[in-house]
Amino acid sequence: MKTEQLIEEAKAAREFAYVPYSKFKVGAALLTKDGKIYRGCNIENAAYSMCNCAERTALFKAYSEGDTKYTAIAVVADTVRPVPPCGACRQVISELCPSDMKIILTNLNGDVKELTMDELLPGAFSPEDLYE
Ligand SMILES: O=c1ccn([C@H]2C[C@H](O)[C@@H](CO)O2)c(=O)[nH]1
Ligand SMILES: [Zn+2]
Repeated sequence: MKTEQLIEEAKAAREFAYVPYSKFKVGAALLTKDGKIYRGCNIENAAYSMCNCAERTALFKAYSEGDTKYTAIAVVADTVRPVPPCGACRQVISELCPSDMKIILTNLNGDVKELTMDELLPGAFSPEDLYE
């Protein structure tokens, strides 16, 4: 699976965003080890704190279907720089994805920034921190 293909999937997902409040559409596409793609968009709510980001939508869709091994995620929004995932998504991605997983951030201008999970949230709070 090419980076460009995964980005196209994320752009397609973005079209389904439900964003009556922010008007800020985001799309994500998560690639599993088996080559399957789970798309996600952001879904907002009149109770603003209930808004769910595109990245977490894609991840929760995949995980809840029993697909738990991933190799890449692409995220796209209409931003000046490649869209930076929020802190909540960084934390969730760091728990459910391998630390060397490829994170592809992009925007509608075609700017692309590739990094690993480890670079996206260095020193993340992790399950190992819960126990002595
Ligand atoms: O990486 C990001 C950043 C923001 N959002 C969403 C949350 C909210 O619906 C809107 C504005 O923050 O964009 C995402 O889905 N992903
Ligand atoms: Zn987020």
